[in-house]
Amino acid sequence: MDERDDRLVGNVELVAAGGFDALARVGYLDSIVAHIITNPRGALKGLPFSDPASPRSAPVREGYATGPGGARMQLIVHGGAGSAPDDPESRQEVLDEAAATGTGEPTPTAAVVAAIGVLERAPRFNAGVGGAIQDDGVVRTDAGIMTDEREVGAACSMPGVRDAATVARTVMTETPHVLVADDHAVSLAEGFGVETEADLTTERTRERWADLSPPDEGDTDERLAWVREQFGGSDTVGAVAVEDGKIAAATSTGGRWCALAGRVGDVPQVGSGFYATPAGGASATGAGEDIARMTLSRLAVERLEAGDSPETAAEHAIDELAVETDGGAGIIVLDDEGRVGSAYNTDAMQTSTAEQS
Ligand SMILES: NC(=O)C[C@H](N)C(=O)O
Repeated sequence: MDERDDRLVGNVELVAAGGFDALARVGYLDSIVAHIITNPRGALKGLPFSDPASPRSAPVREGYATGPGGARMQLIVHGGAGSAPDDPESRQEVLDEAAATGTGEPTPTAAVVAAIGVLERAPRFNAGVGGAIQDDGVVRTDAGIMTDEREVGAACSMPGVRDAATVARTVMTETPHVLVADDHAVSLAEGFGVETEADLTTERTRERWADLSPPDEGDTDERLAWVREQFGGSDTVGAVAVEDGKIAAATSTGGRWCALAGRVGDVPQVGSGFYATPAGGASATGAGEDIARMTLSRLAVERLEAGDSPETAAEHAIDELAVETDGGAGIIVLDDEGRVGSAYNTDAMQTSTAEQS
């Protein structure tokens, strides 16, 4: 830890030095505070993924978000809720870069796609390159995007497609649909010039896969028992942006490790992995089946519509999830005035915010 570290009661907040240096060079230093909150209690208990009994929210520091108004582009991004990473600083640098990249875009839609694009290219996150491998050894990507005008696009189960958020935006802007799946989504991506034959594995994921011994596909019972045992994982990415009251929210993922081939989680399901209305937007991460059962992102945005702050809305959504399911999850929320909130009931969730300078 260096002198920039900032200790909070019960939590540890880390500010990535490399990220700040890089951001200072491009003039974002004053507008960004990045943080990771770890959960010492969960860590001490050795909880593997979730502690549903105790939702926590990431504290918002002075100057962390932007003042009310939201006339300039403002973003919050997340890098997934789950166990505390062993390389938080380097992950934080990439999250900071993603948030800063988004602020240079002309619209909130372009901002969330650009921010997520940085994370889809970064091998350390479970989206695009570095995505989770399904039980047949293939990485398939999912993404969804929504704006305050109820424009929605999503694409799922796409092998070889790194830029899943771009494909989701293509579904939103170029088709009359809200969700396109599988080979058809890949063909659509190809038709719009998106690379579709990317190797989405990394050394890290190849090694992890090589250590596993999935049972023969012919034995369905045994295969499913293995999937239940192995299934899990974190590091999905998401972003919410606002400019002049216009909102976009998007999420992108490789899903979860060792899911059945073709499994699709919350991420491309509108209202679950992402949601936006004129009041604000949300992006979720974590146990996708539980997030989908709760339509978690819609739950949070509905609280904004009812007058809650983003922080309270995020906390409420995670509270509800903890009451109704035993899943671990996190959520980021941004309202139409540029106020941010986040909450999670896992050990950690890294986020970053940025405002156009
Ligand atoms: N790590 C994640 O956030 C996974 C994602 N929510 C899914 O279930 O596909």
